[in-house]
Order: sequence, then C-alpha cells, then structure tokens
Amino acid sequence: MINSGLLKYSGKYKYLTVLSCVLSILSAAISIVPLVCIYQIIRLYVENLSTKSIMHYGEIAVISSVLGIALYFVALSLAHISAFRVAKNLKSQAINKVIDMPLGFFEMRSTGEIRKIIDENTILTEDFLAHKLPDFAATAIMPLIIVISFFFFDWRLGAACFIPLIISVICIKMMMGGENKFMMGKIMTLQEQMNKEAVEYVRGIPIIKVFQQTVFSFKKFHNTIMSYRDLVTGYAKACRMPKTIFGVMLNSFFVFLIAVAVVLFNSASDPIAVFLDLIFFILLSPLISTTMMRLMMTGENLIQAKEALNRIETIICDDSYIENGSDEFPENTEIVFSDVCFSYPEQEKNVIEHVSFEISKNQKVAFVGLSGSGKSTILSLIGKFFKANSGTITIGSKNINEIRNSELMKNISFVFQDSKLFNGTLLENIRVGNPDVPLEKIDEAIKIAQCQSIIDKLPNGINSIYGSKGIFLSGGERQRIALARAFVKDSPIIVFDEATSGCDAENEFYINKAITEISKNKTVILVAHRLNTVIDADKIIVMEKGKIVEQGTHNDLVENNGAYANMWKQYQSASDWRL
Ligand SMILES: Nc1ncnc2c1ncn2[C@@H]1O[C@H](COP(=O)(O)OP(=O)(O)OP(=O)(O)O)[C@@H](O)[C@H]1O
Repeated sequence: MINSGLLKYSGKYKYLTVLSCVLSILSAAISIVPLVCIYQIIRLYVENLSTKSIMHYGEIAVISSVLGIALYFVALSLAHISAFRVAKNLKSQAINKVIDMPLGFFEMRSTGEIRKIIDENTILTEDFLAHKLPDFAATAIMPLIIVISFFFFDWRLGAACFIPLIISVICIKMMMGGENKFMMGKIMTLQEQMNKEAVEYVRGIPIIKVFQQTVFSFKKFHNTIMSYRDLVTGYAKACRMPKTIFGVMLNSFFVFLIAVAVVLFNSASDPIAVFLDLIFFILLSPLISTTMMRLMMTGENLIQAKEALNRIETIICDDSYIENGSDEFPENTEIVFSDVCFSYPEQEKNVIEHVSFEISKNQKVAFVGLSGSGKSTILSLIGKFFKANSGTITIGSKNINEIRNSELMKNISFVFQDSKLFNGTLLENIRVGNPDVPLEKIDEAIKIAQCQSIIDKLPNGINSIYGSKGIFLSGGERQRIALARAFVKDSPIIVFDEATSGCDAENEFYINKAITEISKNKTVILVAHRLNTVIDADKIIVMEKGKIVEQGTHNDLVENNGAYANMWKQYQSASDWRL
C-alpha cells in the first residue's frame, strides 16, 4: 500500500501522518453537525417551538463549524510536516545513491531523465501526503454518514441518494479500473521519455541549424510526442462516457430526492415530517457530491503517488550497483584481465569477448584497433563504470569489485577525448581531484601541462571563471587543463582515452609532451588512433571486434607482420601523404 510505502521514508514523523488522517476524519465527521443543527432549527421553526432552542442549535452549528475547520487546519499542518520530511528523505536517499553510482549509470541515462525521476516524483509524493491523503481519509467517513442518515431520518430518501451514489462509484471504477489502472504508469513513462528527448533535442539544436533540419529530423522526440498524444486521447475517449455520467450523477441528487419525496408526500400521514426529512437530505446531498468528487481526485492522486514512489525506488533500491568494496587500494598497481566478457546493459551481444592481458606496475600500455573494436569499453571496465559479465579484473591481485568505487576513482585519473570543465575558476578545475594541494604543485602542473599560455591570455588568469563572460577554451586547451588536473591528482594509474584526437598539431605536440611528463612512475593505459603516440609503449594491445588479436612492443608487432603491421603501414602512408 502506498501509504506504508511512503511512510517508511518519514522516520519518526510517521505518526504525524497517521494523526493528520485521524484529525481529518474527525473534521469530516464534525462537518455533519452544522447540517443537523440547521435541520433542527428549521424543524423548530416549522413546529413553532421555542426560539431559545433555535439559538442553542445556532451556537452548536457555529462552534462545530469552527471546530471542524480548526481540526482540518491542524490535520493539514501535520500532514505537511510529515510530507516535507518524506520528500526530503526520498530526495536525499536518491541523490546519495546517484552520487555513488558508477559512471556507466550516467552513460545509460540522460540528465533530463534522472532529474525528472528524482525531482518531479518527490514533488508528487509530497503533494499527495500533504494534501490528498488527509482528504482521502476524510472520505472514509462518508459511508458511515449515509448509513446513519438512513436510520435516523428516512431510509426511502436515503435510498434515493444511494442510487446516484452507487452509479458514480461504478463510474469511478470504470475510469480507474481494468486497463485504465495502468494508464497513470504509461502516461508518466511517456512524460519521462518526452522530458529526456526534449533535453536531447535542445542539445542537438546546433546540428539542426547547421543541417537545416526540422523537428521531424528528431524522429524519436516526435514519435514520443505522438505516442503521448495517442495515449491521452485514447484515455480521454475511454473516460468520456463514465466521466459524463459521473458529473450528471453528482448534480442529480435533488432530482432523485424530489421524485421520491413527491411519492412520499402523496401517501404520508404526516407530510411535515417528510418535508423536514427532505430538508435534511437536501442539506446533506452537496456534502455527498463533494466527497465523491474528492474520492475520484484523490484516487487518481493515489495511483500517481504510487507510480512516483515506484519510480524513485528504481534508483533508491537499485541493487546492481551496491557498494561492498573495501577502502584499501593495493600498493601494486599491476592490472590483470582474465577471460573477461562484457555486454552493455540491455544488449545481448558481447562487445568484449574472453579478453585476457596483464599490465605491470608503472608500465605504459596502449590499446589500438579499428573504431568500435572495444578499446574504450576496456577502459570503462578498469574504472568499474560497468561490471564485467564474466571473468575477473584485478589490480595488485585484488578483484576490483572488492575495491570501493570512491577508492578506485581516487587512484585512477581519466583523461577523456573531450574533457569537460565545470563552471568555476580554472584553479578550482585544476585542483578538483586534490583540493588541498599546495599552490607550488599547481604551478608545476601548469608548467608540465603547458597551460601557462592559456592562463596568460585570460583577464583574471587562473582565477578566471570558465564559462562566464565569454571565457571559453578550445578543445585542445581544455585537454591541457585536464592534464594539469590529472597531474595534481597524482594517482598511481592514469588512463588516456584518445586524449589528442581532435587536436591541432600544436596542441597535440603540447599534450604529448605533457602526457610523457605526467606518466613518469605511473601505470599508464592509453587508447590512441595516432600510432606515433604509442611507439614507445611497453606493450601495445591490438583489438578487433572485442577480442585481442595481437600484443607486444611496437618492434615485435611490426616484425610479426600481422594486424598491427598493417595499421602501421597505413598510418605511415597517410602521414607521408599529409607531409
Ligand atoms: N553505452 C553503450 N551502450 C551500448 N553499446 C555501446 C555503448 N558504448 C559503446 N557501445 C558499443 O560497444 C562497442 C565497442 O565500443 P567502444 O567505444 O569500446 O569502441 P572503441 O574501440 O573505443 O571505438 P572508438 O575507437 O571509435 O572510440 C561498439 O560496437 C559500440 O557501439
């Protein structure tokens, strides 16, 4: 049940939610008292009885109205306190989980999707607990009110109210039961998808402009919008009839009451008594309508909150990334892959097939091969962005699954093809991996990563805020800042994934020089397309379709006259052609 599901996130505030429901029920029960008092006042007036009693009922009506409002106010206030706590706990648990997730999690989900799951669903649960749940509890008192009015007043007039009431309950069932029960989930899934694809679309606007495309070029986005349109239109059509009948029934209590009352008047020995009972039911019927309307709305909100909770729990309860590794990182940074196979989540085909290799401590090892052969995937597995399907990966004989993610990240630096800088000063960007590093080390990093010329041209030097007032850097310049960052982090293992691709000759020269400096006394793994950067590697591993086809030094592989020798020949002829 949703309530207990949500309440486990409210901690000690759980009782406030329960109390708010109890108070809301009391408030609903008390709300009937003024109606009874008005009925009594009319009865006393019709029967010409004492005005003193009329005053007495008037006072009770006013006091009970105020009490009902006060109880409802307290109920809502308590519900809000508990709801805020649940929203806060849900959000912080989800965010903490996301922070602990390996990079692979973010590769498989867009930021738009993660933001929507956490942000919008917590708002939905908060809204439900703060506003809708007390109302939902209050509607529980309604059957009791109807039964009491049956017994105490006139069962025949009660039955007249019962007819539209039953029909409207059937209509609610038709709108929310059967296939429609799953509608909210489908609608929310499509909304999430639209949100995700809208973000992708906005990101892709430069491509649309450059290639003069329209929104239709973003087929997936367009198709999702169309699917959403079809789904909600279908749902609206399916609900058209029951919703109309529901609306008519809620407004037809008078019709049923008057029809039955006419019959009763004609056969009654005491028409005044029938008239007075009719007055009571006329007073009661708007309360029944409001309650039915509330029931329908809160029922919808209940399904929505349940779906929202399920969605947040896909993150909070995601066991696939449970961290149970230790905080000890091995001294020996030898990396060994033994018969490793891997396929990306939700993909059947292995992109890494029975791969085994060894990288000794402080060796420089390069992966080369055609595009799509699995080089970057190998690097992702070393960083535990994804877990291997089978086989083992060890660092210093310790299985990487036994090393905590944060510890692994502390000891491995990654320099990707397109390094990202965050919105902050260049100094903050450089020391992000080691915030307490002394300024002398930063100066050394700037020198080694050849960043001085970049910093000199900025208005506030190293304190210039990247991304502000036109302070942007070229791809090659960002790479050099990322190299300074890696130097400052000073981790024993460094991974370069095509760090020089996309750079001009000048930047490539600087970056290669920096890589050589930064790599001293480190275990270095690099992926490179430009083979001139791997000649001096201790080992070159050649990949083809997820498998290792050759490994050795540059000279050994050239002598072998295999795949690498071919690549080398092609590379040389291309370089000669360029020259
Ligand atoms: N996130 C992902 N989900 C599904 N498949 C992926 C994902 N990333 C890569 N792949 C697939 O895995 C295979 C290996 O990709 P990988 O990026 O490791 O190759 P690569 O050798 O590094 O290529 P390149 O030199 O072009 O960067 C490719 O077929 C690619 O399509």
